[in-house]
Amino acid sequence: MAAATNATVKSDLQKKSGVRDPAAHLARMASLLALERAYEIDQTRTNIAHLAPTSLQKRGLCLLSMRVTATRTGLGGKVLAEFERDSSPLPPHSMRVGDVVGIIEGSGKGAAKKKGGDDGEPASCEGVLTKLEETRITIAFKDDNEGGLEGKVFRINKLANDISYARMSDALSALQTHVETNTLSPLFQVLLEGREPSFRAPDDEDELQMFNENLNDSQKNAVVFAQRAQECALIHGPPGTGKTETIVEVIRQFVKKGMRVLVCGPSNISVDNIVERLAPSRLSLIRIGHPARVLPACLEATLDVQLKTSDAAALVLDIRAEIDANLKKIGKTKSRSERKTLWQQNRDLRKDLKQREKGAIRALIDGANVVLCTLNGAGGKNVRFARPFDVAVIDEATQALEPETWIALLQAPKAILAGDHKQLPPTVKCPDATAKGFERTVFDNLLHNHGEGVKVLLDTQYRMHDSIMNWSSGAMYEGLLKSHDAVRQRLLCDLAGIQKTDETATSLMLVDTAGCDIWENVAEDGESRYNQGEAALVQAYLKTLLAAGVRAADIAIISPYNGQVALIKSMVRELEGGELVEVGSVDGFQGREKEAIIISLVRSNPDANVGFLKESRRLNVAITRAKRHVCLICDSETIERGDPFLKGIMEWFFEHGEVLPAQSITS
Ligand SMILES: Nc1ncnc2c1ncn2[C@@H]1O[C@H](COP(=O)(O)OP(=O)(O)OP(=O)(O)O)[C@@H](O)[C@H]1O
Repeated sequence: MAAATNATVKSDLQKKSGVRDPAAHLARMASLLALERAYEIDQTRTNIAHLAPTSLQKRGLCLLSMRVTATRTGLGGKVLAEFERDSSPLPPHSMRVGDVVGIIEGSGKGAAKKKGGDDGEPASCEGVLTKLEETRITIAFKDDNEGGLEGKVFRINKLANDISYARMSDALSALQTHVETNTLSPLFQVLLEGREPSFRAPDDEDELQMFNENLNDSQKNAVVFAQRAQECALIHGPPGTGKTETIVEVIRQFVKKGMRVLVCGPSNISVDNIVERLAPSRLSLIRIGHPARVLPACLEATLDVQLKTSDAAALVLDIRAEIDANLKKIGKTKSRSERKTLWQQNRDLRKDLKQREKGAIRALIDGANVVLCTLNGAGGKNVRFARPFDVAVIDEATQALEPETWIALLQAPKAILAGDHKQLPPTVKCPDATAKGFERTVFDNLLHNHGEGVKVLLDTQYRMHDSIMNWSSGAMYEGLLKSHDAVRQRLLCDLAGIQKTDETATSLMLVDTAGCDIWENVAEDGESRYNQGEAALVQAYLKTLLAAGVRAADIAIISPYNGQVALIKSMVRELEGGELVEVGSVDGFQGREKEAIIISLVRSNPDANVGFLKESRRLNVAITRAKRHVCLICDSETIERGDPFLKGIMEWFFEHGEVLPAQSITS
């Protein structure tokens, strides 16, 4: 009877909050995750299995004829191998530090088409790329490769990363089990079952003494809100409103209360941003993550570095030296049996090394008040089996996939999520999964299900000129934002060394190509677009800014279309000093800022077809990257007719900015 009553209450709650049946919701998430995974495997497999290694190399996914020139032992007993090819610079490639790679013995040149990879011959060995130099790359392997690597020739393939999918999938399974056994924590009852989030009543304790006295009222309010939340709270931080600054204070206040905090973000850079700002506070903190993926400035805080300097370090140093000495001997000896014995010795030594390091790692992680890692990193053994956490703080939560966020949320009974759902959502590669809503985040769901009461807004921005901010505030944030006095009226011409010109004395500039016969084109890949005429205007406008004294490093050019980014990159490189001007996609520029931003919108056609420019969050990100100046280069006729939101942008620029007809610009 009691169970029936509980069930009725639950279903009422679910109806009220619009939450679906949690089991069905999790099953749906699992199927979307599988779709995304299948899509990525398919892309990798298509690349790896259907292309000859030379074509793969041309696409930057493979490096051929790489010879191992040295091996040594790194932390965790990992084998670090250096690969070079005749000391000549590596060909252009898309591999980055932190990528998972597979090595396959043989040069690969002229190898059979299907050799190597997912459904061809398996990679000899998988590792993580830890260092990238002009002529050399270093890869970390878990164990010795039987027979050794030195002197042999390999090709190196970039691989899809399985671990992140496995961890998301594990998190979903763990939650399904909690649903089935009726053991969801109050936090997950809020997140999945529609239970209303609760907040402690304000009391004297909430008159918190802030560590950072410079926080503005909305930031202080957010800190107090986070302390009062019993299960969860959202901190909504529009562009430049000091989200990271606020999170740092939230964490310090939790620690002051004796709480143990897990801090996560979807990317390494989002975690390192917090590590950098938290480090001066001298909290006992530890950053978990492969040192290859961590910002150099944050290395001191990493587990690996702390492990080197801890008491346990001395215990493992001699074992490491012994392993390295054996490796040298293996390289020199001609006797097969001696080599075999040495390999066996090294295997035993590595086991011992791992065991000792395990104890030291546990002591370091359990001793820290604040543990920081990516959301995915929170699924590793080091976090899952650590001393329990009291709260999880997640930055950039609006850039994280739902199952990815669950990984970290499973580690604590309370969660604070910060982000801005009015900027771009997480990247989903599979179009089908996107269409089915895989971009929706935990932050979105909480807001949708529980309304504004679960959220606090940071309302003062420290980045943009007022007229840039006012467009964004009105179009995206219900007019609730304001500018801090220090930035409100800042123009380019107020910077030292910059002349006052029509361009530098305005914060908004529209270069209008309407009626100029400047049309868009479809790029070779059949998907992306470019606009040659706009690219020429970008170049001309850039020259004008540089001539007025604006530093190249203070300017960025962004476009929603990769085809246009590539075209502009090649044109800008030709300009003197142009290499210091950053050129990138809007999506790649989220989270960044520059004094001046030039945006090329590309679309210009008689049908007023504006494609994915309609996504208001993309234009919001583009325009709010600028501190003092935004120059929008576009065809106002196409843009205005294409979509009401875009029409609003045009109207704003016409009303509040300067307008320069494209004809008046000469390159
Ligand atoms: N209370 C404050 N007083 C003065 N400056 C501040 C304050 N809060 C934040 N700032 C400054 O504003 C800038 C943006 O802050 P922060 O990086 O924390 O913002 P964010 O919201 O995380 O940024 P993003 O829009 O990139 O997500 C920084 O230069 C920071 O020092």
